Amino acid sequence: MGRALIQAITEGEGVALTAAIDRPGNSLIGTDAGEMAAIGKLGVTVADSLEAVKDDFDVLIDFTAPAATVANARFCAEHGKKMAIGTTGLNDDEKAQLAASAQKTAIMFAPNMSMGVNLCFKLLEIAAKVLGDEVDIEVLESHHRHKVDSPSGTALRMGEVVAETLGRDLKQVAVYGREGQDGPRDRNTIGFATVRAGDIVGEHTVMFAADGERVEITHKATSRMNFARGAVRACRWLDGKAAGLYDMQDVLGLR
Ligand SMILES: NC(=O)C1=CN([C@@H]2O[C@H](COP(=O)(O)OP(=O)(O)OC[C@H]3O[C@@H](n4cnc5c(N)ncnc54)[C@H](OP(=O)(O)O)[C@@H]3O)[C@@H](O)[C@H]2O)C=CC1
Ligand SMILES: O=C(O)C1=N[C@H](C(=O)O)C[C@H](O)C1
Repeated sequence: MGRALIQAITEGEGVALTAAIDRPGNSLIGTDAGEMAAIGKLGVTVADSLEAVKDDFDVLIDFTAPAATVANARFCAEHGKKMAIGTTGLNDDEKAQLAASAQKTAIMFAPNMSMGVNLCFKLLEIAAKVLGDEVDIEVLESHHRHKVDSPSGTALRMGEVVAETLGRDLKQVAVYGREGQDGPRDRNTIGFATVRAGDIVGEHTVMFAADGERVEITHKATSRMNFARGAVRACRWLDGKAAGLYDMQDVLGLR
């Protein structure tokens, strides 16, 4: 995502790439961020810490890993920087730490920054309201072989949207994969199925299946630039926002 973000920032209006970081020891430290993203020299050198660039930016876009994101959020809260976070796979404790940082600065945290997926979240609310408890609900997702967390953050949020709409607690009703003699399906459950293969950018389907018919809401990403453009849009939206924890539904006016 780092490369896609650098490209999207340079193409975006009202934003500029002023700093870039990776972890200490990474071979990219000291290289030019534009050359790293294969879009030509930008004059921004990849640094190895936020401390090294703390006077150079207003909003941090963070697509890294949970522990790094939590630490970065603490740094941004202490230094009055805003954040757009796309990292997935955070546990409850890590999410609580982000919420604590968001009491001091504006943080936009979303498992998927594409317009299409955020529209799907709204469509899922409608589908769940209409179809209610009369259907079996399953969430299917596929991603590339490099992805380290599963189910995807997007799949989990889709499950949360449906569960909340139906008054269920996802923690109680989620079933992650099925195997062996596990008996007939309990109508109340929300199932998750995960595929990791090749270079699939990201595909999500929520299935509402009744006897004789089913509704499927599907999103297929074919380029990572949609996520990156969403992050850039969030940066513009964050300008002037008060401290708080926001998501892409706020940015897109879908709340
Ligand atoms: N919200 C959204 O729309 C999207 C979210 N994502 C999520 O974004 C995250 C990143 O995805 P992706 O780009 O594919 O993953 P990558 O593993 O390709 O990139 C993550 C980058 O973060 C760096 N990193 C990890 N830890 C640190 C640290 N402590 N300090 C500085 N840099 C660090 C890694 O460095 P190193 O290589 O040295 O480990 C790597 O360069 C994932 O959680 C993914 O699910 C992805 C796409 C869209
Ligand atoms: O790791 C990825 O690639 C993606 N991760 C996000 C997720 O976990 O939902 C969003 C997108 O599907 C791509």
